[in-house]
Amino acid sequence: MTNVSAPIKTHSVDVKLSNLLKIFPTHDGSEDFYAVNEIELDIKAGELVTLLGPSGCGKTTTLRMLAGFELPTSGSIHIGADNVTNVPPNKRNVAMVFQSYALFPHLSVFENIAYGLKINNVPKGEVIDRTFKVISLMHLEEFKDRLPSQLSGGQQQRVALARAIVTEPRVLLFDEPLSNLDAKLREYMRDELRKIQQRLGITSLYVTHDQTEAMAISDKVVIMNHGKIQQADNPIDIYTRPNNHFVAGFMGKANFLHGVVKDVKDKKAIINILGQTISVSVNDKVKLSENGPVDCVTRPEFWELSEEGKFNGEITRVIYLGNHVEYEVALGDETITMMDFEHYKHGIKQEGERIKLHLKEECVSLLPPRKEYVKEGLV
Ligand SMILES: Nc1ncnc2c1ncn2[C@@H]1O[C@H](COP(=O)(O)OP(=O)(O)OP(=O)(O)O)[C@@H](O)[C@H]1O
Repeated sequence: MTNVSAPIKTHSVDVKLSNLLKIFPTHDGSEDFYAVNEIELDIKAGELVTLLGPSGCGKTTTLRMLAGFELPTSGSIHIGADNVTNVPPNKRNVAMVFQSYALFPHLSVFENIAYGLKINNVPKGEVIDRTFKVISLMHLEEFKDRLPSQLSGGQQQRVALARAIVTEPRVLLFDEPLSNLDAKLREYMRDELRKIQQRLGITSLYVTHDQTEAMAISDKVVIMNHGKIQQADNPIDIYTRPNNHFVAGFMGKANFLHGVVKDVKDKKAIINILGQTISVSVNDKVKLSENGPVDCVTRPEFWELSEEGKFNGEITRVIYLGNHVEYEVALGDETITMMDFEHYKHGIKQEGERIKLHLKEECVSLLPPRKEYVKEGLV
């Protein structure tokens, strides 16, 4: 008899990418293209790590190297204690979930899920047992006899995930798995996927374009640009303590305001911005010198409309977004974007209105001024 209550076996292993480089030759042979440029990445056993960055930054190439579909130019890949750098994909014991689902159209849900076990010559009784366990885990019982064409996009993606899990892989790889789903289903599937991943404790690497998705599901977010890792941190630190302007600007909206350091004492810096003085916590991302320049990262939600606010501005644009209103505000020579979540209390402001703003100074983070960064080639 099928025992669907016994747990699905999982392996929890660390993954280590060391000095990983991938150079593609260009079509005209003129210059080599560094798609992934000497990256270092540790994924701890059971963690879900997301690669996030603009199109062409090297996310998929990194994922494909871990899967074994692409050989690195140099560097190494370890899964657990095994150096798998030159091991073929089918010997790595990793499974991948694709954006396109990649289900066999002529096989039923059950057969699709069982397929990977059958081709690995798993005994018939065990194939049935393991397939039913995963069908139960993924709540696919009522669909087990249907063809993929008789399922919605979300249901097909659940089958694709079931098919990956059933092989009991050491690592799960996700290549933008939710991109074909509409916004609501995408959110639902994102939460389901994270729950299953945590429940099974499978070490996972996940590629996405979507900042919110990355924050919602990840233990660690890795921001890439031009083949290099810009920052690898937990979602809170990525958002609140960005390493550079690129990370700050990629992870949500950021207003960069030029400031001058007036004083540094007890981990607090007094900074002049926009003709006013603010007090900000010092971080290790920037060396501060008295009267030296610094950039202040202020997120739109750090600004509040307040009669007691010390910043005077004029509204130059109003965008109503339901649960909040986004305003563009001219503050002297600078323009910032701010969000107002309390418009239902005090009404919506109009373009041209003069306002006073309060800045939540304790939230502001500091970066070296952008020019130095550009010179150092960091952005
Ligand atoms: N086989 C290949 N030959 C030549 N160049 C390639 C090859 N595969 C990828 N590239 C290039 O390497 C760079 C990184 O590609 P990759 O697919 O890793 O980016 P990505 O961050 O996943 O982008 P996207 O979000 O658009 O999928 C791109 O500029 C791409 O054109």
